Amino acid sequence: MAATTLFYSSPFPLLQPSKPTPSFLPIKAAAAAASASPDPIKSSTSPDPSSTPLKHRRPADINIRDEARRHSTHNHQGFSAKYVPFSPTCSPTESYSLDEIVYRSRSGGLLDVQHDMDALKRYDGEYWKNLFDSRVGKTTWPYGSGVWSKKEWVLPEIDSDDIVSAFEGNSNLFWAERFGKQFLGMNDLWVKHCGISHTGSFKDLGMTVLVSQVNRLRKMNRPVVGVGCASTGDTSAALSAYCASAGIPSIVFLPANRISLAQLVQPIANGAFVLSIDTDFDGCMQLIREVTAELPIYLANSLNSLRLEGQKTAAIEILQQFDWEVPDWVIVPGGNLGNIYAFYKGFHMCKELGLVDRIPRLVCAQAANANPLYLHYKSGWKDFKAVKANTTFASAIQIGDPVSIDRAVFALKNSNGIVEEATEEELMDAMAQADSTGMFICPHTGVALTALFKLRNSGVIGPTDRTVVVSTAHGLKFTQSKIDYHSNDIGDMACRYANPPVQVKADFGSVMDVLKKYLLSKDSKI
Ligand SMILES: Cc1ncc(COP(=O)(O)O)c(C=O)c1O
Ligand SMILES: N[C@@H](CCOP(=O)(O)O)C(=O)O
Repeated sequence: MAATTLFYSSPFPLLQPSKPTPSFLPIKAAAAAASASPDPIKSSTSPDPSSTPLKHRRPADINIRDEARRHSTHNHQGFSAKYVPFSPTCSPTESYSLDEIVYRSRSGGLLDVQHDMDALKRYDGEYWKNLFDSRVGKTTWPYGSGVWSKKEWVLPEIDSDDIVSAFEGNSNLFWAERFGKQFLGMNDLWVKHCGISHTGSFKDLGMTVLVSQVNRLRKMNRPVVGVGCASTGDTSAALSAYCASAGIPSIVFLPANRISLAQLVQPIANGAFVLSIDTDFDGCMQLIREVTAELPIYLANSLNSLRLEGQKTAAIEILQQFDWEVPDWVIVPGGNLGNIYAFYKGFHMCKELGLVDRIPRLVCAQAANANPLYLHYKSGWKDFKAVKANTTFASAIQIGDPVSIDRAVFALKNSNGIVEEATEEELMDAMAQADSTGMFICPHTGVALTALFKLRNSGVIGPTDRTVVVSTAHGLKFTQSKIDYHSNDIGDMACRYANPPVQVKADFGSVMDVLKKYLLSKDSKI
């Protein structure tokens, strides 16, 4: 036991007592201290094999949360964040602690989480890159999560002990080699698979933050009996999973018969209180807003700006995965419109804090059947009107009155952004084409790929432009749409890329006949 303790190396190099925490020192003294002592990040990433003691497993009676607790100094290194009104123009004077239960500003507008940027700027871009890079792929609590590996930029003041995490994030940035070359003449096309995640969508990134904060509030005896959301499927799945993991009641409002079975079963299985309501998503959203104003139920939709703090880490992760090189374009499917702003915020923070020198151009892609942002963009941003969203295979973005419209417009205007739309046939064809090259994407990603097709065809996106398409959910949540398409069972749709199974009699001759025909169509040498 003594030997284990002796050689047991801490996963928290930045909290080693031998090096004073720089935030306790004036900036110059901190810089001097940093240069006088060995760089904790460098020494942890490039160890000298002759001088590094052998690592031993942590003692068996200690888990990763205990370990974090043992090393916790309850010190936020001077970093902090608060709610301020989301106001693109003026510098806000109104603000709220993140420990308050508040979703709207005094004037009824959106809120934003504002970080103390001066405190974060005490460290340069290299420091942050090294810190974030040093945490990737580990099981250290909570930094093994792609969200909490950026904790200082997300919720700096939360105790690691209060965090509810499934080690979300760190999702695959997939090089779409064949799809790019075959269908678009592109060689630098990437798909950020945010849907390959704990509950199968990007919502996990935001929900770990929101539920962690709720966990903290409940420990502080704040009046939060449960957490609730309106959902087209993915938010409710993430909410119920994270709440179940922390033992917090969750309540979800779902539009009846408008979400996939795979999505519906998630909150049911995770023990949420599920209300199936005879209205659309916008109707559910209205109801949950009214209910959370009356009952001690904490609102988990992206109207709550905490969610976006987690979601923005996907943008930081993209830069990190490109070794801090900036792509030219990032295309995001949009519905309630929180995510497009989250991406903007992540990229913008990286620029402001000196990790990169520019941000990519953003494209928001909507289904033509639920396109209020697209119409607003086409009007020259003049006149926003909510629409009645029609049925779409991209059911998770069937939203006509997006709560984050102001955030989305801000993000697009400030990134020289573009809005595109996809018809049902376009999005289903794009999904089938992507699947035919080895992906298995959701219809919302089909919407984003349609936007890419359109912008490539018009020459706006060039063949060598480094482009990232954000895939927001796992294709396995939307298998019915694929079954309908490949069965050629969608009225008025040609289903040009359908690949239905061939019915064949159970005898050798029949099987040989169809196989020969198939092989001949593939290879003229047979
Ligand atoms: C799979 C999927 N893609 C895209 C979106 C759109 O994200 P946002 O509402 O943040 O625009 C959602 C939810 O709205 C979703 O569930
Ligand atoms: N697609 C969403 C719709 C609600 O979006 P949110 O980000 O505001 O929670 C869902 O899956 O419910």
